[in-house]
Amino acid sequence: MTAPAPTTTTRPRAARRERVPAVLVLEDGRTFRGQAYGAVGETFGEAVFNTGMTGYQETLTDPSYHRQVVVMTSPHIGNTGVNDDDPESARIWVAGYVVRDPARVPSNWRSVRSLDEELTAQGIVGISGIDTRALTRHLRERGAMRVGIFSGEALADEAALLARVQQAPEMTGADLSSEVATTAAYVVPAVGTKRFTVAALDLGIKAMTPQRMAERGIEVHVLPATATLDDVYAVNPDGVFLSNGPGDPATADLTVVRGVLERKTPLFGICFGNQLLGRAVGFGTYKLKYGHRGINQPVQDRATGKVEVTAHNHGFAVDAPLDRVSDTPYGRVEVSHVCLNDDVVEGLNLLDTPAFSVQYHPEAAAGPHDAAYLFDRFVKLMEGQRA
Ligand SMILES: NC(=O)CC[C@H](N)C(=O)O
Repeated sequence: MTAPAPTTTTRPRAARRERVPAVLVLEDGRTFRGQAYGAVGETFGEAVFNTGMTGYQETLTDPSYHRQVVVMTSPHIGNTGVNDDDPESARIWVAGYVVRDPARVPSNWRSVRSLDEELTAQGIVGISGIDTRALTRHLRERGAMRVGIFSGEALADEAALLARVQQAPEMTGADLSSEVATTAAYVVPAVGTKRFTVAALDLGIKAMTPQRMAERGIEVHVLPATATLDDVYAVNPDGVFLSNGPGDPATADLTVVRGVLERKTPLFGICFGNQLLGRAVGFGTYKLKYGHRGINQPVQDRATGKVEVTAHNHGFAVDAPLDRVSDTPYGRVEVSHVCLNDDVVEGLNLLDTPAFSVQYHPEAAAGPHDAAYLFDRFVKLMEGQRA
């Protein structure tokens, strides 16, 4: 993994509970004044909101949030402190954190420190005490946009701060997977008897994903984002997995995905992986106005008609027709899942090639477990291929 994003700089904080003024400046000029939460300093990123009432540790450590400043719509965050079991990666990836009313005293049997301490220790600049409902409504109406959080001194000149926010990098066109992915391959062993080998491309993978596969007898070889088709086939895989990850899917190289489809090796993708599969077969991707981030998003499986409540974190989506099966260079492709809030494509199924993907998070970290069957579907696809 690489060093923290260069878009953040921090200063030491004198006393832990000292009230340090902070200001959040959106790129369209709207500002919110509050207090520093976590590290004191300044940070820039894309302002997005997450509606989960629980699972803040999983959110903070999800590499897909790299370069994003996350606004929590739930007003009380930090109540259960921080433990060493729930992180989805080795560090916090959000570029900044926005909370209405953080817990002053955490209480949970697993808690080893407070969230404020953890954010400070990891150099994550945050702000608290602002009207997160007004901020969320603003983002919902105007769309996700660049933002800066500044704390400490020299906050009076808002015009100067705004100019700096407007110079920060945009999310559209950002190629970020290699900034968060492992640089060395590693293996997550199967739990119990090993049944399959999977090559998983780490584009920003969450720890729970290989775990969910390992629980099903899969030995997972996690490979760097830069892995070639030869690297993938060097592990002699029964299946290939494309992970979640940060950034704009339009920047990704599709050579490996297309090579796997051509060889008809079973393929499963999650989130960024869904977007790559979509682009590999010829669909476009586009930026959503404000994205889906939370753990209670209703998705319909169009094959069964069943509705699942699911975990989401995506700002881009695949542009594929809902009303018909598409003919592509890899055969017929259908939209398998759709979000019931806004009809956004939430899954793809290839009818002539053993490949499928979903835009949401069946690993459910954090989140409801309704979509766990998708890992079983991947196992079935690999079983079918052997038969
Ligand atoms: N969690 C993910 O994989 C996110 C994918 C992509 N970066 C998006 O925002 O849509």
